[in-house]
Amino acid sequence: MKAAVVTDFNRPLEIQDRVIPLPAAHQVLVRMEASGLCHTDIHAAAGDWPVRPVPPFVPGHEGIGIVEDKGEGTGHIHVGDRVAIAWLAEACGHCDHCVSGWETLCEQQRNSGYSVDGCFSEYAVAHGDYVVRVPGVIDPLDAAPLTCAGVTTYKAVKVSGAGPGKRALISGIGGLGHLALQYARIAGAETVAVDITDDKLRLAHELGADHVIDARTQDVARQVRALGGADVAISLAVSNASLRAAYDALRRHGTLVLVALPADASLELPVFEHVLDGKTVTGSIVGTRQDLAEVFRLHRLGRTRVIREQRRLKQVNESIEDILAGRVTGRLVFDLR
Ligand SMILES: NC(=O)c1ccc[n+]([C@@H]2O[C@H](COP(=O)([O-])OP(=O)(O)OC[C@H]3O[C@@H](n4cnc5c(N)ncnc54)[C@H](O)[C@@H]3O)[C@@H](O)[C@H]2O)c1
Ligand SMILES: [Zn+2]
Ligand SMILES: [Zn+2]
Repeated sequence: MKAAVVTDFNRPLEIQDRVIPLPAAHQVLVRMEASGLCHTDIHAAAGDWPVRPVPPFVPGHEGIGIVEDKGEGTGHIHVGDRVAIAWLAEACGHCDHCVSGWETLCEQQRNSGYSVDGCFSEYAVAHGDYVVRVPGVIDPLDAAPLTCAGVTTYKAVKVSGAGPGKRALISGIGGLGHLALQYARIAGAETVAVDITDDKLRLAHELGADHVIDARTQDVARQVRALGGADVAISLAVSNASLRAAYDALRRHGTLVLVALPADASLELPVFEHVLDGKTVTGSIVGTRQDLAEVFRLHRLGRTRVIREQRRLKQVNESIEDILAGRVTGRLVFDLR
């Protein structure tokens, strides 16, 4: 099989021929159909986070494919099922986080395309308990972006408390942001979209954002405060400066949900203002298997639109360049069929 492999940080990925893996007990072998390119894969290939993956590794955690073989202990999955392989490759299943609906915080978790080989390949093995079934009517090229960009922002919107009567700032209308905007609207919030490229600002309008702000030319915090301030802000831009702007845009009692992970980012809190304004800053990491099932259900009902550009796996390096240069609108998805 062909796989795109990170052989060392900050080097182009190599397309290699690899042996198709055999599913061990509790594993399924998936013939990949589609795999989304998340900005996290770019961080992984650059090794720019405090916890680094160990090369050589195969990135990719928005993998959709068909189960072709399976090991023992996978009775609930059948050969021929279409499944999603997400960031949470597996968790321990018995710690307090796992048993209380917070498996995404399990300290024993392994992550697809980071600590275990991911989905930038024609086949992948995955833990049968952690793949999520994809409803048959969903196009695999749409299902891929939902598997990280979708579930992560769906969860972040839940965590934020966005709802009717609330004003939600979505900072960054990229792969994640274009879906966050839709989930915030589904939740009933008034939405403010922010980005720095014309295409993404246009997309925000098209997707029904109530207000659109160009961070290149406008003072985001001032503009949002002029509207009355944000009750919730969801930070999805790979930009350190955007974190400050999102925090400063909050109104009293507002909540900032940190999702994007720019390298070396930090946010210094002005304690006096933070206390007197009763603000909250929280983090949100992907979503559970149940959240992903809900995301697929919403999509099947026609409530969300996945904006995507499809390419071949051999275009992986130019694809990364294009994302970094802001030339991809929505999500870039590799068609692996
Ligand atoms: N917490 C999680 O669970 C989780 C999950 C997936 C991805 N992520 C992280 O989220 C981030 C975004 O991922 P993505 O795949 O959507 O990336 P992306 O590159 O598709 O989107 C980022 C967007 O931010 C915009 N942007 C850049 N600077 C900006 C600024 N100053 N103000 C407003 N917008 C700006 C870009 O134009 C782009 O549209 C990455 O750091 C990724 O690693 C986190
Ligand atoms: Zn991701
Ligand atoms: Zn656990």
